[in-house]
Amino acid sequence: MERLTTLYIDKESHKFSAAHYTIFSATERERLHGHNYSVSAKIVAPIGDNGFAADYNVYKRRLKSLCEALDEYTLLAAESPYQRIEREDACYRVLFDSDEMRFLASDTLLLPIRNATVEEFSAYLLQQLLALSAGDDLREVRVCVASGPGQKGCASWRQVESGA
Ligand SMILES: Nc1nc2c(c(=O)[nH]1)N=C([C@H](O)[C@H](O)COP(=O)(O)OP(=O)(O)OP(=O)(O)O)CN2
Repeated sequence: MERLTTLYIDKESHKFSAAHYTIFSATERERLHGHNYSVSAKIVAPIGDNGFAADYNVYKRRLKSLCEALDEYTLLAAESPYQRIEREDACYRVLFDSDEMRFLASDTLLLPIRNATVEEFSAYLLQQLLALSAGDDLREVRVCVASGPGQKGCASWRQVESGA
């Protein structure tokens, strides 16, 4: 019978600092502010004959690179139903309710998410990690993003059972 193991990757160095605002409705949003986000992961994989599963160092490096890609940016939800984002010279012009905001494009990332929340950041990072891990023999992956101690969102993927 196949044996599975669960690896947890919860490193202090897996973090990014970013500015964002959560959108609550068509008319309500937070003011722009920042967090030091922490990223952790759970990986379920088969244990081989020599007592070794997926090399966690591989996933540590991938998570680190994903964190670095978001670090020190303003993160905007490009797929929010409540805001419109246009490129205007060196800036992004964002229209939300009666607000008109401009962000320097080189300091800003437009992410394919519906809100700049921990639930959407974790889903985005999960997709990115799965793309980097294509071909790996994994059964489950969960990525969590915490905006501070005691508050986080997690997104999970599970391999579809075959041949039922
Ligand atoms: N479901 C979600 N709810 C909220 C999110 C989120 O990502 N998903 N995010 C926020 C805020 O952006 C963020 O948490 C700021 O909240 P705030 O309470 O002002 O400050 P802290 O995070 O620092 O929390 P403390 O408990 O005050 O330390 C809100 N909701």
